[in-house]
Amino acid sequence: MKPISECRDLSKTFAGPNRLFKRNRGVTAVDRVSLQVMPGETLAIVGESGSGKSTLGRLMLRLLAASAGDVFYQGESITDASGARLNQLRRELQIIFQDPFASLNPRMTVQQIVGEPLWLHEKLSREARHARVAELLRTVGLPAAWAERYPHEFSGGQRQRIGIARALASQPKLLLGDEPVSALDVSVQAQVVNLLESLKQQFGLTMIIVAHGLAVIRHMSDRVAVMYLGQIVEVATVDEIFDAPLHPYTQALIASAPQMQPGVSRQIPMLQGDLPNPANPPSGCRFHTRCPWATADCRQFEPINQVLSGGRQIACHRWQEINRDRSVITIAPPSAAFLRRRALFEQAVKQQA
Ligand SMILES: Nc1ncnc2c1ncn2[C@@H]1O[C@H](COP(=O)(O)OP(=O)(O)OP(=O)(O)O)[C@@H](O)[C@H]1O
Repeated sequence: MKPISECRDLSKTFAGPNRLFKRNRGVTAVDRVSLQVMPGETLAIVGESGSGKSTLGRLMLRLLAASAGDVFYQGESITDASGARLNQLRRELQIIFQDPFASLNPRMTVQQIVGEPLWLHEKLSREARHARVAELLRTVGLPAAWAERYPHEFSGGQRQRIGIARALASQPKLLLGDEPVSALDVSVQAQVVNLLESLKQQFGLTMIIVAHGLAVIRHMSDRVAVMYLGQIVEVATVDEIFDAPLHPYTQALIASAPQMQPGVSRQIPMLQGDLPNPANPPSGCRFHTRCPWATADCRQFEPINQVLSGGRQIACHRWQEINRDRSVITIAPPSAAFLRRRALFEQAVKQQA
C-alpha cells in the first residue's frame, strides 16, 4: 500500500522578528522530518507545546510552504503546488481547528459557513446548497433547521460540529484535526471524538490528529508520531507507544499521564524541566538536556532514525540499552542508507576521541 501523504526531510523555519539581525536565525519549527500517512489510518502527532506538531500538520496539507524538503500527496510532489492545483488540494485536504469559537465567522449563518465551499468549489445552485447543508448538518448530529442561526447561538461542541460539517462539505480525503477537542469540556470531547471516528468510517477518511491529550490519542489513532523540538523521535502503533514506548521521551510523556497506566508511571522518570528554546535547540540529541540516560555522545551527535520491524521508528543512541528487558523488539535488517549514516557517525566519534 502506498502512503496517501508523505514528507521527506521536511523543514520549516520561521524568520525571527528582525531579519536584519544575522544572529536572529528564527525558529526551525520542523527540522528534517520524514513521515508517511497510510490511506484510511489515523496518525497522531504528539509532543509538548512548541514541539512543531501544528506546523508539521499544516506543511503536510500544504497550508504552509516548506523551507526545505518535499511533501507528497497520493504519490505526487505538492511541495511547489500553486494556482489551480493548490485550489484543488484545498478541497481534498481539510483542517478542523482547535478553537471552534475563533474558527467560525461570527457574521455568517451556519448555512453560509457550511455552504461556502459548495459555492466556491462546486458552484452548486442555492437550492442544491441548502439541501446539501441540511444533509451535512444531520451527518454531524445537528438539526437541519438550525442552518439559519449564527455561531454565537451554539455551544462549543455544537460549533465544533459546524466546523466538521464545513470540512466535510468539500468531500476531503485527508483531514487534519489540530487539537480538535482540546477547547471542549471533557464530556463533549468524547462526543466529538466519537463523531470523528464514525465519520472516518463512513467517508473512508484518512486523519492526522495533532493533540496533547493522550486519552484522545489512545482512543482515536492507529499510529503515533512523537515530536520533540521539531524532530520525530519515535513512530509506532498506538499500542506500542502506550504499552512499550522505546524512546526515553515517549516513556516520560506516557509516565506524565499517570491515569493512563496506574503503577507503571512510578518506574519511569517523569519529564523534568521545560522544553528548551526552539530558536536555540541543544546540540546532538535534542532531548539530552532532559534525558536521564544521556551520555557524551548524546550531547554531541544527532541520533540516527532507525527503522525496526513493522515500520516502527526510533531516534535514540541508547534505546537498545534502555529497553534491554523488552524481548518483543525485533530489528529489521538495516537499510543501506542507515549503514552509510552509521559509518559516518562512527567516523565522527573516532575523530572526536
Ligand atoms: N507563524 C509563526 N511565526 C513564527 N514562529 C512560529 C510560527 N508558528 C509557529 N512558530 C514557532 O514554531 C514552534 C513550533 O510551533 P507549533 O505551533 O508548530 O508547535 P506545537 O507543537 O503545535 O505547539 P502547540 O501545541 O502549542 O500548538 C514554536 O516555537 C512556535 O513559536
